Amino acid sequence: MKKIQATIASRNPAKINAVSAVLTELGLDFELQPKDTNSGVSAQPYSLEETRLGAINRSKQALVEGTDIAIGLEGGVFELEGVLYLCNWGALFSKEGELYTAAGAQIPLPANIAASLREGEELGPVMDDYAQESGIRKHKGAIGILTAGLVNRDEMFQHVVKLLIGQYLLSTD
Ligand SMILES: O=P(O)(O)OP(=O)(O)OP(=O)(O)OC[C@H]1O[C@@H](n2cnc3c(O)ncnc32)[C@H](O)[C@@H]1O
Ligand SMILES: [Mg+2]
Repeated sequence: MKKIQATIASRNPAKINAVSAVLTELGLDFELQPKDTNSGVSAQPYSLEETRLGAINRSKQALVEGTDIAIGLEGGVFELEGVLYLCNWGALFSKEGELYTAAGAQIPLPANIAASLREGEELGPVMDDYAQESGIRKHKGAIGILTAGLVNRDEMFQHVVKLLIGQYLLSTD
């Protein structure tokens, strides 16, 4: 089988590692290139719609000459019955012009973190402050902190990537 040329629309290691781990686990022969993209939405997406759109915009931009599949992953938050939830979306855009989308884990944010976000702060720095660590968004993520390390951000994104690649492989069967 021909080597799959994949791009991931971010330089965040949590996202790069997630795609790399899934393609490796599937035993696929691949080359993965990180690509800087503009999500086209706010730095802190504030609804399911905006988070999903960020993932889609990233995947479309990451599909360059020679790419077979381009993956965009986006983290965001949304309000549900007075609770602010973390959400995660992914999109895969193929060279055939097909778009696949999928969502990942959603988990409520503690009230004090939610309050900072409602004031316009971004989750990344707010989480670092909360946990007294730095660069949380690049590894364990908010979800790692909020689950006592049971589910880290790259692992959570692996699930999203599987949902995307699974749909793609089904369509190319
Ligand atoms: O470099 P990029 O790919 O943009 O990676 P990012 O960490 O900024 O991730 P997103 O843009 O997808 O996430 C949107 C915002 O939410 C923050 N964020 C999302 N999920 C997070 C998580 O699990 N832990 C910490 N911050 C998170 C992130 O820092 C951004 O401010
Ligand atoms: Mg970002």
